[in-house]
Amino acid sequence: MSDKLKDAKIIFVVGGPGSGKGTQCEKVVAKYGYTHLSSGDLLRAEVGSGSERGKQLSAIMQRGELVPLDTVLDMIKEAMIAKADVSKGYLIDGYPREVKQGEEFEKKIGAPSLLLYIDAKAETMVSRLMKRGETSGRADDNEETIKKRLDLYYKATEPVIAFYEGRGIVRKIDSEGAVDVVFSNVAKAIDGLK
Ligand SMILES: Nc1ncnc2c1ncn2[C@H]1C[C@H](O)[C@@H](COP(=O)(O)OP(=O)(O)OP(=O)(O)O)O1
Ligand SMILES: Nc1ncnc2c1ncn2[C@H]1C[C@H](O)[C@@H](COP(=O)(O)O)O1
Ligand SMILES: [Mg+2]
Repeated sequence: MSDKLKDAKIIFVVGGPGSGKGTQCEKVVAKYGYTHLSSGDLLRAEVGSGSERGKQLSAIMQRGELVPLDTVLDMIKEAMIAKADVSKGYLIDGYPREVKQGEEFEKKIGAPSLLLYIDAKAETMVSRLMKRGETSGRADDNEETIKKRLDLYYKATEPVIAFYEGRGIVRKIDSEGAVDVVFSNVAKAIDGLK
C-alpha cells in the first residue's frame, strides 16, 4: 500500500460501456470537488502521446479487449499520487474491470469506501455509444467493438459488483433516466458516506 494514499477516500465507478460513468463523474467533480480518474482516459492519453506503448494499447482498445492489469494500475496509481496533496477523494472510473484488478488495487493503493454501480440496459448503452460515436472520435465507438465491449463487461466486470456487494459498499444507480435525475441518486449515495 502507498503511504501518500493511505487515508485517501476512494470511490469505484463501475458500469457497462456507455452507461454514463464519465457523465456522472463530471457532475460529482462539480459538486464535491473530487478527483476524477478514468482508466480509459488515461489510456487514451498514452495512445495520443504517440509512444510505442501507446501504439500497443491502441490496438488492444480498438479490439474492445482489456489492456494488461499492471499497465492500467500503474497509470492510476501515478495519477493518484500526483494529486494526493490536494485531492478530497478519488473517483476511479472504469476500474476495476475484473475482480483481480480490484484485488491488486487494494494491495497497491487502498480499499474503496463505495462502489457506484451505474446500471443501464444493453440497448440503452448501445444507442448512447452509437450516438456518441458520431462525434467522439473514439476508435471503439463502432458497432463491432461496442458488441465486444458489452460482452466483456457482462463476463468480466459484472462479477466485480458481486464481489463488492459482499462487503456492503455497492450502491446501484439506475442510469436509464435523465442525467440530472441519475445524478440526484449518485449524490445521495455519496452523501451517505459522510
Ligand atoms: N442519463 C443519460 N441520458 C442520456 N444520455 C446520457 C446519459 N448519461 C450519459 N449519456 C450520454 C453521454 C454520452 O454521449 C454517452 C455515454 O456516456 P458516458 O458518460 O461517456 O458513458 P461511459 O463513461 O459509461 O462510457 P465508456 O465506458 O464508453 O467510457 O451517453
Ligand atoms: N481498467 C481497465 N482495464 C483494462 N482495460 C481498460 C481499463 N479501462 C479501460 N480499458 C481499456 C479497454 C476499454 O475498452 C478501453 C476504453 O475504456 P473506457 O472505460 O470505455 O473509456 O480502454
Ligand atoms: Mg467513460
